[in-house]
Amino acid sequence: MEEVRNRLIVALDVATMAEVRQLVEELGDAVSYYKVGMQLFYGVGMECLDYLRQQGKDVFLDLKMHDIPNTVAQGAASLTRLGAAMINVQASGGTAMMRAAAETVAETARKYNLPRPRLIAVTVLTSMDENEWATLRNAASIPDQVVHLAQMAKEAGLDGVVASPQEAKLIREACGREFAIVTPGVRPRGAALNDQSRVATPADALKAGAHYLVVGRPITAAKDPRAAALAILEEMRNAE
Ligand SMILES: O=c1ccn([C@@H]2O[C@H](COP(=O)(O)O)[C@@H](O)[C@H]2O)c(=O)[nH]1
Repeated sequence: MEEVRNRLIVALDVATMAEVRQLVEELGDAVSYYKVGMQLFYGVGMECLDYLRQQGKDVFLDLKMHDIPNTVAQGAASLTRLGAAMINVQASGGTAMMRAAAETVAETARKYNLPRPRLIAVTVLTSMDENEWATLRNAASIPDQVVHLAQMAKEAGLDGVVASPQEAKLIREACGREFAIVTPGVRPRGAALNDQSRVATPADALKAGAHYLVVGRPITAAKDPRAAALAILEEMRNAE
């Protein structure tokens, strides 16, 4: 299993490069992996990826693609060329879409002699609780749907899924040890939930089988982001 430091992904949900630079400098060598999402990528584009690469950091480019198979596959090909370590699609786009993306990512990496990014699928957003889930009129429960989408993603050739730590154990049982489970919805004991619903502590997420923990505001909005990250890393180490 990878070193704990490489399993904490800090979500850079900020709007400007000035904020990125400040956080990355403050966090220093404590953090080696960052998540770049819609706010930052749509706002500043490649500048954030170039900067993080210069700093020697890995990047999860979290754009959650969702469209017809050809469109997502071509989007995934373009993202593969950007050099992120991990990219993602929405599992609810279906098996054909996920398979097309997986094939195109592998082909593009081969063609341009690039490392193949991990391709993972978002299952059910961690902000969703049972009440909101009911409004979508899905017949399955949240855990059943998450496991079903994870099995579809595995069958389509993806490397893993994004899910709540609350479903990590079920996914691990259904999809095996090699299938990556990336969990947002991580909150140290006593931290504000913000808009998250299906949450767990860093220790509980790891014990349930999460491979990577995605943590944003508990670190980035902390008075001392480095101290907050170090406390989470310590909790992760003790949970192993
Ligand atoms: O189901 C999902 C999928 C993605 N996310 C993303 O993770 C981070 C979590 O940030 P916090 O500040 O720790 O809540 C954020 O960038 C989301 O876009 C998620 O939370 N849930």
